Amino acid sequence: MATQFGSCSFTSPPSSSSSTFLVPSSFKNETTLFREFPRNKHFPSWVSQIGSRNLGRNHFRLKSSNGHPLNAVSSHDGLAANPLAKDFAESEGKGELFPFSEQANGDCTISITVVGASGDLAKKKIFPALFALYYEDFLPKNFIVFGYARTKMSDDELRSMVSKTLTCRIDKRENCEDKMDEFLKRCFYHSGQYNSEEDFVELDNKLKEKEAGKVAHRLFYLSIPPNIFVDVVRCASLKASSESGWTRVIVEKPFGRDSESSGELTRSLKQYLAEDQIFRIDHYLGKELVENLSVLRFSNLVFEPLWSRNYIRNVQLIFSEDFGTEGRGGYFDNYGIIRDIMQNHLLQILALFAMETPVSLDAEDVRNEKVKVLKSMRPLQLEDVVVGQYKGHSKGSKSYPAYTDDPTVPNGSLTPTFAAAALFIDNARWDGVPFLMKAGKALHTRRAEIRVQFRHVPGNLYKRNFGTDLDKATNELVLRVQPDEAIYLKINNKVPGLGMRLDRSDLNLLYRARYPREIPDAYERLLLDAIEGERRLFIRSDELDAAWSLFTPLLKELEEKKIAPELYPYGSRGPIGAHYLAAKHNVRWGDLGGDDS
Ligand SMILES: NC(=O)C1=CN([C@@H]2O[C@H](COP(=O)(O)OP(=O)(O)OC[C@H]3O[C@@H](n4cnc5c(N)ncnc54)[C@H](OP(=O)(O)O)[C@@H]3O)[C@@H](O)[C@H]2O)C=CC1
Ligand SMILES: O=C1O[C@H](COP(=O)(O)O)[C@@H](O)[C@H](O)[C@H]1O
Repeated sequence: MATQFGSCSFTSPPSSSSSTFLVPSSFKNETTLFREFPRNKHFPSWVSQIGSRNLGRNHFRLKSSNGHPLNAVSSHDGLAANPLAKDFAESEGKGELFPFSEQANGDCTISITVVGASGDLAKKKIFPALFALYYEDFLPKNFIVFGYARTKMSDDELRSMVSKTLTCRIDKRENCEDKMDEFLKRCFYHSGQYNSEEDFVELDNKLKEKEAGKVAHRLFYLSIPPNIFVDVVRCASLKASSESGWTRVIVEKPFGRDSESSGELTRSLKQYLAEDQIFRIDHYLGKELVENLSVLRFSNLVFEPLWSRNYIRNVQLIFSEDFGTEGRGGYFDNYGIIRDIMQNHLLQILALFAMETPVSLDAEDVRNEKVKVLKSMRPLQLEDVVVGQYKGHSKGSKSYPAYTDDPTVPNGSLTPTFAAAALFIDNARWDGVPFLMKAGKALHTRRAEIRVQFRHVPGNLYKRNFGTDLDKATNELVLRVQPDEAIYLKINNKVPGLGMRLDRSDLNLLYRARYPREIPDAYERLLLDAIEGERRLFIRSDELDAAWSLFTPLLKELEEKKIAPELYPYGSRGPIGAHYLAAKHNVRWGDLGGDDS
């Protein structure tokens, strides 16, 4: 644990004078504040020396989760957007990142402001994730957490609200209660309007008081409805950005409803922020199995040679929830399942799955490859999509509501709560391979998985033993993202004994058996990365544009033509149309009808 600290050191300004000089009125462009490690170069020797000495909590952590130095800052938009930053990096940085004495002494602080602190996501995910990081000693020595929302609350009331959702989930230790108390003492609250600069001046004053003159980095988490993102960014940028350290903003989805609104949102945010200050979160990228996808692929010789149209018949990305939109119908009706899950979570997984090997694990190298894949994809056609909506259903004495029974959903709403789609990547690696996506609410199970179905074995010596249905004998690799994380490969195997009987077995890496510790929540990883300035798991604006370009024409057509969704009973396996869609592409959904459905 000893080297887990010190984001401060890698993410701080070289000197206060340079930061003042570079950024006059809005959030400070981070790129102005750092010297950057050259990509793919060796670190100065002191870096590894200090790392190997395990210096302790006031010193910095030397490697981020991708094995790179922390805060190897992007030059993607930041430098381009700010010529002063570029000059500085060229003249001063000489490509290296240096620690600064005040940080090495731990004399800096991180202030995390959760905007929308009274809301569902803040309570359910953000505060618990922050506490988990604290509990696991991943936060720097000096940090504070501010809640900000319109609801009137005292610090104690916020603490009481937050305490209800904190758990010592990992490796419960005896001092759990003490740790919670210590964490809660660092939580404060400020009530204000989202569009009031005066209220953000007050927040700034409170932050300064707690920061007590230290070099202060500020992270704002926008856990609010998207229509107020820009107001908050404007007020925070003008009135509450850090004067001595970096300022970053985590933006929750949805990032717009289509290409136009997403572009507009990005343009508005960029009036106040540089691209490298914006951390667009897609929490699926923080999930353990999604993070492991690249490890599996790029660090095992056995997979990469198979990873193409030559051996893979189809890829399936499946998301299902066994509950409806209860409580979120108002939000959901304006978006629907395609925008809520497919355009972001499933498409991000697809891009990671299908990208070429990046030059390095640097955030920009990885995101460059993802963008290339997204740009190689065919925009979705209506005939390659099936939409559904759940209807009410009774089972025994229990009855389940229809989507439109939700009082916040307009009568007769055509918003899909289920969709299946066939996507194609028109490049050399994936030409002709269907990537099937399926996402739905109120289905029979909660599950997220990636299924890779391989081609048939040519001239299979054992084909007589499989019977007529060769599809049943196809190898299938499954990455079960949740629940009960696992990676398993379906193989054909001889049943022991005399004679030659074959069956299907799983080579199974079941996480709970192999790694008997709780897996961190996605928000923990992503919050830590944002604090450390690691952008690899956040969405860059050009990725976002490419993702919207794929879905926008389809969404427009669905809405303009008022396509009625196929109704499916709450708790069922979804509309029949999804099977026809798969069959059209010679695919059988791996999660249905088989041995692990
Ligand atoms: N909840 C979830 O599971 C997930 C949420 N998200 C996204 O995270 C963000 C926050 O989600 P969630 O916490 O559920 O949202 P909430 O609807 O709970 O809103 C958060 C807070 O914002 C304020 N607020 C709500 N509506 C308005 C409004 N119309 N105008 C001004 N302020 C408003 C309220 O605080 P107050 O009244 O005190 O100011 C509320 O407590 C959203 O962008 C959502 O899409 C993403 C993934 C999952
Ligand atoms: O982003 C969203 O994700 C959740 C599902 O997240 P999970 O981590 O619980 O799988 C989904 O319920 C919600 O509709 C969507 O906005």
